[in-house]
Amino acid sequence: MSNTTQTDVIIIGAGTAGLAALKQVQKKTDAFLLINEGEYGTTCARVGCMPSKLLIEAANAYHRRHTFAEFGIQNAEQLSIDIPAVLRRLRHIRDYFVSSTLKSISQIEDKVITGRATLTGPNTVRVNDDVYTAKKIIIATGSRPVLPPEWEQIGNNKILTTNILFEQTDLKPRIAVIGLGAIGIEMAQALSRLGIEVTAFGAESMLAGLTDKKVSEALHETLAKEFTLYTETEADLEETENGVKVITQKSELEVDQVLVAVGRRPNLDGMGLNKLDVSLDDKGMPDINPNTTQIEGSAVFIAGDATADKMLLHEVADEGRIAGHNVMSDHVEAYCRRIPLSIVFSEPGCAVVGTALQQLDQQTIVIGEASFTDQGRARAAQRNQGVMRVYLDKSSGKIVGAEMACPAAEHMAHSLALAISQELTATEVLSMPIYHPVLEEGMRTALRDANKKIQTSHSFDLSRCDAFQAEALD
Ligand SMILES: Cc1cc2nc3c(=O)[nH]c(=O)nc-3n(C[C@H](O)[C@H](O)[C@H](O)COP(=O)(O)OP(=O)(O)OC[C@H]3O[C@@H](n4cnc5c(N)ncnc54)[C@H](O)[C@@H]3O)c2cc1C
Ligand SMILES: NC(=O)c1ccc[n+]([C@@H]2O[C@H](COP(=O)([O-])OP(=O)(O)OC[C@H]3O[C@@H](n4cnc5c(N)ncnc54)[C@H](O)[C@@H]3O)[C@@H](O)[C@H]2O)c1
Repeated sequence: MSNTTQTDVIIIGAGTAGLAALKQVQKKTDAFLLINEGEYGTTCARVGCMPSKLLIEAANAYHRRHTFAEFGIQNAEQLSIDIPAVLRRLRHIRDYFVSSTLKSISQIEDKVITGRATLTGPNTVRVNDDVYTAKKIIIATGSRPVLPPEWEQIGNNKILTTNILFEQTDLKPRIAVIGLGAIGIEMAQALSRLGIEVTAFGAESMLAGLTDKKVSEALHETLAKEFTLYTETEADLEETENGVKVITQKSELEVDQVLVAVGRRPNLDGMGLNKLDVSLDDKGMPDINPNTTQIEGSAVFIAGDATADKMLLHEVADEGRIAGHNVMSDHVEAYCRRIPLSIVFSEPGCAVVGTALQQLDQQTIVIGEASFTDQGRARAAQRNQGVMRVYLDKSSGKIVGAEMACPAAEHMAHSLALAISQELTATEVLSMPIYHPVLEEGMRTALRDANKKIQTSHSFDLSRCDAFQAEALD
């Protein structure tokens, strides 16, 4: 016989979104339950942001040896890499990160239920044989890597996703990466920099979620110097005796292992959304208000990757906070979301900030561009590659967006996000100090270039200084 327990709030999913919601709920009530299936510790810390960055840092450190001879540092060719040791360090630090996320769970053990939750009605949830009712429910069940069923049949550890990549004790010498979105680009470059022979395939023309062709092409050009990559090339897989055959329209290639990075799917299948009295689209998704996180017309809120929108840590955390706040409020409040910002941790780094080029009406903007191939500070560090493009609203001069594949993209994208959120014009940003020699001088070049295309007055102020046209000074 099943037990029925009543509470105020049920949170399904103990990832970043669920934990962010929990913090808000705990401020107001003790009458809550947190239900989680599978491992605790969050996707971010366990198999996502953190372990991927640990792999990238090790790979970049080893790759740096290619610059040594030019700096005058000798015997770089004698360096070697111990991949099992790289993976051991990764897991050691990863486990530390995971432990920090487990603290919030350990403090509320009596309110945590382990098991798969399914909605059985607008206010009821079933876990195993037990039924729980709540005034409000937050679904924060995250997402999982897409893995076509035919590929799932390929055994012997030949098919990897990021769910198991970081658990490997060693890696094989030839790896194909399928998918050139954020995960594909970050991992293909990292694996290649660890000395693995990487061949990467992407179905689309653009890389890393960029929408500006010129920026994507600049990234492609630099990555192609490190590993083989094919865009607009859909790949299929077939198991062979010793490995996996990657089949495209034009070629076949045998590799030892394949990392599949063809997207992530929200964990909503079997969730029972059809038990809510709301309409679902052809993908089974309800209408979720991004400013409230509420499924319109219900007592259910969805936060995090489960929304299938903006699968990025800071957005996921915001959605959790909004959901947590709203389930505890008398009135559901709509929150203004942050300026869009996404960063891919390749070298050169990529970022899309504000409105992506693809979403802008080209008639209403001007584009400023700066190449980093001859930027002074970048050159000093042997990091002189890539491009930044900034988009200004033609009539107001305000910065509306930027895309870049260039050194220090992760930092400059944050400066531009600040400028966009403050609705600054390029002129206003150019009136602020930029030190010398810094990589931001490249950003200044892009802003000056854009501004030149809209300024009509010739009166002088310091925001209008010209470039010296000399590498050492710009
Ligand atoms: C390799 C990789 C690298 C990434 N790098 C970055 C990065 O650098 N920067 C960035 O911003 N973002 C990055 N992300 C994205 C970021 O990690 C995710 O957006 C975020 O972790 C999602 O958090 P979440 O709370 O929505 O889901 P999760 O943390 O996955 O939590 C969902 C929880 O719900 C549980 N669950 C699922 N179904 C049920 C059910 N029916 N009942 C009960 N429990 C259930 C799951 O088991 C899980 O514990 C990366 C992701 C990956 C995979
Ligand atoms: N640095 C970061 O912020 C970061 C890092 C990793 C992941 N993430 C998050 O995780 C999400 C998922 O990342 P992702 O890279 O897996 O997904 P994605 O959807 O961004 O990219 C997957 C790519 O695979 C391609 N593809 C699909 N099938 C293919 C096939 N058969 N052959 C070749 N290409 C194929 C798709 O066209 C697509 O471009 C991202 O959108 C992002 O939100 C963020």
